[in-house]
Amino acid sequence: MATTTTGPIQSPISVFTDIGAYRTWRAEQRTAGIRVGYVPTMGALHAGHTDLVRASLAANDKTVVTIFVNPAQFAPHEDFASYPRTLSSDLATLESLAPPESLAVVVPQVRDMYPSGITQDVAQQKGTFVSVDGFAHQMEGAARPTFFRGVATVVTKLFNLVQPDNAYFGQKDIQQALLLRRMVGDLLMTYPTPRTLHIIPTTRDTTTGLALSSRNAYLSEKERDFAPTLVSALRAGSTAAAPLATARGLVEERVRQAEEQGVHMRLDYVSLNDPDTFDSLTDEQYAALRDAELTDGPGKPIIFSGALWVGKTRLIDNLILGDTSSIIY
Ligand SMILES: Nc1ncnc2c1ncn2[C@@H]1O[C@H](COP(=O)(O)OP(=O)(O)OP(=O)(O)O)[C@@H](O)[C@H]1O
Ligand SMILES: CC(C)(CO)[C@@H](O)C(=O)[O-]
Ligand code: BAL
Repeated sequence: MATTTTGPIQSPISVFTDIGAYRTWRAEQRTAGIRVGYVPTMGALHAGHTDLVRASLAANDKTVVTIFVNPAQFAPHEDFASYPRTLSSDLATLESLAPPESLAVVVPQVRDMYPSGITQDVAQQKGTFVSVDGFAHQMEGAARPTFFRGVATVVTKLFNLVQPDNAYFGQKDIQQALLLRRMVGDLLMTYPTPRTLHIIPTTRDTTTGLALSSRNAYLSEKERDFAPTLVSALRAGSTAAAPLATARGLVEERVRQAEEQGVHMRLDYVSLNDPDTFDSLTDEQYAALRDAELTDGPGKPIIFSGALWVGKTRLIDNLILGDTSSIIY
């Protein structure tokens, strides 16, 4: 078996910074009939990531984790430069999960991922990019207009490189995961397919319900007290007749309380969306849908999501209202 460690990285896990060496390893796994699961990440690993890795370890012979902070998905004003980069502790985290031979880590270089070069100014970009038209402008796409183009592009490249039998994404980034499921279907990909691209429920702080996120590291101690506002509002809204009005009302109240403590919060959005089209629903449309279920039986699940600024940190979260089995698998 090829175990390749290049540069100063020290780990009992095979760490590939060279994509040619990874391709050789992957071909060997295929020849040996070894099933490979895949968890794409931007590093700064937390228990949300390790739950994805555990899901992959449980269903595959080996699990590949990529760590790549993708410049193309950050707008020029976003936090690409300051995004946490913690490779040594990420490797230690992975080493604690499973025997090293069941894991491989790929840390691609920007020049290999973007051979034509990359700038965060979309108008100046050269090379091949992937757009999932019609599904990238709602919800997160409204606030981050070039985000999903950057994600779809890098994940296409990563899938082509890693060639996973199964791939694992988190519900926390629900639009991302559903958009990628659509993309692999549209592009007739084999590794993975829409059935083998799995979405795993959001891992939360057990006390506050806050969704774990690498960006939580940006929060000050005081901001941490208010960070669970979004999930609390979504939870309250999820059982109310008018989810949007209920959630917005609760957030407004917490925004006022936070201001008194010197913490500036701002609601970006809360939204109800169809999981197939990402079309938004009003509270009235949602109520009509639920009324129809009384006679017609269960309808499709609805995504109840939001984004909240806590100081300079933008946090996102979502709940799926209704039967989740068509989404979470
Ligand atoms: N709390 C979580 N529960 C389940 N999956 C998660 C969680 N947080 C992140 N993920 C998933 O891990 C994968 C890698 O995400 P990423 O490395 O961007 O971490 P992140 O915590 O989402 O970072 P960020 O703070 O930038 O959003 C994605 O599929 C993402 O949805
Ligand atoms: C999927 C992903 C690794 C692409 O860079 C990133 O958007 C993430 O970590 O969610
Ligand atoms: N977790 C999604 C990656 C991003 O927000 O850039």
